Order: sequence, then structure tokens, then C-alpha cells
Amino acid sequence: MGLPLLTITGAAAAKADGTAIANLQWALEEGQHWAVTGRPEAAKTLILEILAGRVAITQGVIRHHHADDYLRLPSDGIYRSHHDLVCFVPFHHHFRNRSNVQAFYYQQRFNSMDADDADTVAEYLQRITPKNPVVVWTAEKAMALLGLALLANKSLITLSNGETRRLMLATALVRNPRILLLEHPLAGLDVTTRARFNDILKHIIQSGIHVILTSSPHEIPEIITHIMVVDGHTVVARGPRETVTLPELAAPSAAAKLGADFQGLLTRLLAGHNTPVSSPIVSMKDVTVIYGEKTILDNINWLVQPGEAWALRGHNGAGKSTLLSLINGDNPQAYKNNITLFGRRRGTGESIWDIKKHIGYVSPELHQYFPKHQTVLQVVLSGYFDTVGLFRQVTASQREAALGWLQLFGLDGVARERLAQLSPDRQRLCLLARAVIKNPSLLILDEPCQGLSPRHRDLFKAVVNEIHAASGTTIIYVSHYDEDIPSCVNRTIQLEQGSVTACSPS
Ligand SMILES: Nc1ncnc2c1ncn2[C@@H]1O[C@H](COP(=O)(O)OP(=O)(O)OP(=O)(O)O)[C@@H](O)[C@H]1O
Repeated sequence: MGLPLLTITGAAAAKADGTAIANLQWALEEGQHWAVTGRPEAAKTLILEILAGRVAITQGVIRHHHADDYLRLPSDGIYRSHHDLVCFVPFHHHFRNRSNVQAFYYQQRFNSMDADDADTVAEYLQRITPKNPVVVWTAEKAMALLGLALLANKSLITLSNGETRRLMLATALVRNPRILLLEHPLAGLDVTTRARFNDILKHIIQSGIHVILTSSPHEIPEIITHIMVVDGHTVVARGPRETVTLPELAAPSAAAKLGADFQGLLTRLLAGHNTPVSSPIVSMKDVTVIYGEKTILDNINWLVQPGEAWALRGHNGAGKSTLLSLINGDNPQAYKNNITLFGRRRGTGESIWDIKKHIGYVSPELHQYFPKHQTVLQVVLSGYFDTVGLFRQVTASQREAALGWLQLFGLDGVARERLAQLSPDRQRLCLLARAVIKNPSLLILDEPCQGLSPRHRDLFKAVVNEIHAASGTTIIYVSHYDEDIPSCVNRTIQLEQGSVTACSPS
């Protein structure tokens, strides 16, 4: 047997938020494909970041034998490094505009004019020049595998969350790596794509790529041959799949319960709730959204009464986020439609702030575009003002409430860290605290649990149940996973290709 592709001996690394890995010993042999599972989420990601060279190790050695032949190639004026053959697909993605000077902003996709400033899917993929001379994956082949061919001429900024996740994977393939690192590749994908994912991986693996991914224990794709289990700062088990005992799976709890200590804190935080709204929260009549030639929402009728809790469901690209953008004031097409929010018809002189003051909101897009330079405490406090970051003075009681929410979500120890220094799952918890802090009349939770550990997911579901019960808050909840949906959600609206295909109870 030849040398392993990769070896790690005695490696240690740490991040500012306390995430750390100590004494990592590991080898990747030819033909092996690994899942990193266990907890916390951030430590699993840290292992991928170490392998990707994104976080430097402070002890130990990593050897990249997989790149030995590549590094011996004539340089031809190209700077070669083993990094050229390792591709990391993080949970978050950052596309830039055509001139590469500016990151997108999060409402930009709903302003179709701005879409011209972005590459199309095909342009973006064709622009990638792999350094690896062995090219297996062209843009066309990657688009075909990931069901992106129909989206080839779409502007990047207009893609839905699930479509974007698929594009990120295609981007990595077109770089033709030998080792592909995938952070929670299934998150954000709809049920059908998740079911196909093992097949997608099979094609990738058959092309000679070695896959290492992070995963929850119950979602490890069949094709994965080896498992590494993380607990805290260390790897507690690793080896062939059949020999590794998986960490106990958190039972998906339909009605997760809060511990007694949290219960008292939450009751205090929910005291002094918003004044109940009597008119319908949302009334949509024949709502249609068209971009260019494409109808994104087609004649939608939907009535949401105060205190109702809805699941908004549908495949990737069905139109869920677009529908929500009409409610939270982010989409200018709301004016052309017959939409009444909180008793006031859209387009009758109200400002977007008049709408947003009633709404607490979180979504993958908000997370992706949220500026990360402010502190965790500032980010949570910004929820009072519906601004993306804090730009105002706050009162002592607002500050106290923010610290209370941070305590509830286990983030009080990092209140003064910048958001950027937190792992994505903790950033998400911070944005969830931001969404609920003002006790809004309407909570719009678009894939709120994406990237959370089962424990944090259950905590958040319990919080939502409690908010709904104690405050009569209206809830609209989007998720591709049944187990992510809190038990208080008892109504469903289903979208397919922009049309309502089911609404229950009707
Ligand atoms: N400005 C735009 N121009 C053209 N197409 C757009 C625009 N905005 C959204 N779309 C398209 O509309 C469709 C619906 O997108 P939307 O984000 O609402 O889907 P979604 O149901 O939220 O999907 P996901 O589950 O992946 O988040 C997608 O195919 C998307 O590419």
C-alpha cells in the first residue's frame, strides 16, 4: 500500500470563541470517504477548516502526500500548492458582483434590476480555471450532476438557498480537487435532492475524488466508508463505518421541553408582550410575482389570522422566500399586488419600517449577508430596531433583555465577541435571539434551525412553542425537515413551482 493521501499527527488548533481540537491523529487512505460527526458543530467544522488550511494548527504536523506528484509538475509559471487539490464547501457562501468589488446585499435578489450586476450560473462556473491538470469535471458536467442545467442562464443573486447550495458544490467540482470537504452538505436541500444525494456523491467519488463531510449522526450518506466522532475538543472514535459507535441520536422531540431553569428566564423575557393585533396579519389575494419571463409566484391567496402558526413548505425554488419577502417588506413587487399586512393595504403610504416593527425575522439569506463585525450583544439589540446591525442608543432594560436571551441560548459568555468570531451555528443562535427580542406580533422563521445541533434545535423549538403559547405570536415557519418544526405549528401551506398546491386546514 502506498502512502496515505493525508496524515495528521498530534495536531491542535483553537478559535477565538473557544472552539478547539487537541491531539488530532488521523490518516486518509486511498478509497476512504469520511463523515465527521458528534458535537459541538463548531469542532467538526474546525477539523474541515484545518484540512482546508483555513485554520493554522498550533501543534503537530499535516502531510499532504496526495499532492506529491502534482507538486513535481513543471511549474509553467503557475504557483503550485497542495491547497490547489483540496476544496472546501462551507455552509456559507460569498458571491461577488461582476466587477468583484462588492458583496451582494440581502434584499438584492428581490430587486431584479440589480440582478444584472451578477454572473449567471454558467458564466460563474466557466470562469473557474482548475490548477489540477487532470480535468474530469467541466462546468457542463457539474451542472448536469447537480440539476443546474435549467438554471444556467440565471443570475447568481436570484438563486434560492437550495439552488445556491447546489451551485457551491458544482463550483468545488469544477476546481477538480482530489479531496473535497463538505460542511453539512445536506442542509438547505429539499427532500428530493437529499434522497438523491448519495447518488450524487457516488458520481463524485467514482471520478477519483475523496470526500470528507460533516454530518449529523442520522444523516451519514451510505457511500461514506469511515466515521470520526468528535466530543468537545477531541476525537473520541474513528474507523470503518461498521466499527464506530455513533453518538446517541437526540430523539426528535415533537414537543421539546425546556429545563426548569430556562423556563423562569423565558417567562421573564416574554413578560410585557406586544399588544395583540385583531385584523388579519397577512391577507394575499391573487398575488403574482414575475421576473422577466418567469412567473415565480402564481395567483397566491393566503389568509393568516393572529395567533396562527403556519408551516410554509415546498421544494427548493418553489417560491417560499419570495413569498416571505412580500410580507417582511423586502420585495418592491408587494406594491403591485393586493396584499394587506397588519390591517393596512400595502402601497398606501406605509414605510417598510412600519411593517418590520411588527415582525421578527430570520433566514439563511439574512444570516449570509448579515455584517459580522459588530458584537454579539449589538447584533441581538439591533432586533429592536429592525436594522442589520446596531446604530442607536439602547436602554438599560433593552440591554438586560438582550443579555437574558443570550443566556437562554448559551451565548452570554461571548456577548462582547464579534459575530465573525463565532461558529456559524452560534451565529445562527444569535440571529434567532435578534428575531425574538422585541416580542413581535409575527415571527417569520425561514429555516431557523439550519446548521444547529439537535440539542440547540430542540431548545429553539421549545422556545418557539413557549412564545406562541405565552404571547399568542403568529408564526410562519419554513423547513425542509419535519423534525425541525415545533409542535405549535398546526397549519400548512404548500408551494410547488410558485403555486399553492395544498393549504390545510383550508
Ligand atoms: N429576481 C429574480 N429573478 C429571477 N428569478 C428569481 C428572482 N428571485 C428569485 N428567483 C427564482 O425564483 C425561484 C424561487 O426562489 P425562492 O428563493 O423563493 O425559493 P425557495 O422556495 O425559498 O427555495 P429554497 O428552499 O431553496 O430556499 C427560484 O428558482 C429563484 O431562482
